Amino acid sequence: MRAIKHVGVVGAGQMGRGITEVCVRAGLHVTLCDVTEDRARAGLAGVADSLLKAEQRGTLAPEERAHALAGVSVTDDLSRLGGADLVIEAAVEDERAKTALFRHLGEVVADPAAVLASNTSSIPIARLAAAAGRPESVVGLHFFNPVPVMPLVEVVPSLHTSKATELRVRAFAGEVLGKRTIVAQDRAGFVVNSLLIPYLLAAVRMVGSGTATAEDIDTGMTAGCAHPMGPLRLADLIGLDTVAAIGEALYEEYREPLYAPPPLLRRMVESGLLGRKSGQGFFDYVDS
Ligand SMILES: NC(=O)c1ccc[n+]([C@@H]2O[C@H](COP(=O)([O-])OP(=O)(O)OC[C@H]3O[C@@H](n4cnc5c(N)ncnc54)[C@H](O)[C@@H]3O)[C@@H](O)[C@H]2O)c1
Repeated sequence: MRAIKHVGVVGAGQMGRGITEVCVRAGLHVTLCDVTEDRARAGLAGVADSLLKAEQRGTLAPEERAHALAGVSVTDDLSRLGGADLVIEAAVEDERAKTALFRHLGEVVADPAAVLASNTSSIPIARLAAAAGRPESVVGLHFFNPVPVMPLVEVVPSLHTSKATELRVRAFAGEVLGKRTIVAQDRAGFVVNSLLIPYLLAAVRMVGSGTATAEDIDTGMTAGCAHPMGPLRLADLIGLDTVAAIGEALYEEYREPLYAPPPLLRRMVESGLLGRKSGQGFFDYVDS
């Protein structure tokens, strides 16, 4: 089986940018695809910005930055990913959109041994695998935000994923990208979100019921439990739309009320208050 050299990344949002950055810093070529060329270019600009900050911090040499940037090309045409050895889908957390994408990827990615991976936080890999029509080479590869900083990747084989695919992506994430991997079964939320999301939603419910302010809830968990970040800042960082979507998917899977997004979270998402990426969530990021 040939080495993974060319990676397709679908979705140039916060996760797609981070995944692109770690891949090009590992010397791979990345084709970054979004629904419009403008969005894909905005993704590339985000990667360039992050690489420049790494250089300014002294963690990346100028020639390494130039080399990494030269490794990215952008497109709005999914068929440009046809020659990829691995495609990592990091588009919006919407089952219909992802299913359509995997159907399309199953058609355009030429090498039958190429791996089609999803960064989904909650959608069953089995459904994406069925849409792609080559379930043995479809797997979950769940990165954490911000991708260049967070060491973990959850590897999620479906019931049809071949052992070869699972081992190949584990080796890729571990040895090529330098991440720590854990393997989780194909259940909504995998390991980390099944534990994390009910906690974040409980914090949102506390704000909604007036138990304490967002600031005090976060201080409670940072100063009282030594968490590096409080639950509401973390929800803002993940994106409130993404938190709500993961909660919906977990609720759909388990029917447990603790997973249901509370009304305050739904209203904030409907009002465009999405957290850090929109400039406002439980906290204000306009000047940061
Ligand atoms: N935000 C997190 O902390 C986090 C962590 C782990 C996994 N994830 C998962 O990663 C995925 C992306 O999350 P994000 O936070 O980067 O979202 P985001 O909203 O920042 O970016 C999503 C991007 O996907 C693009 N997109 C939508 N439909 C597309 C299509 N058909 N083809 C190509 N691009 C398309 C959008 O234009 C947008 O640029 C989701 O599945 C999410 O659940 C997110």
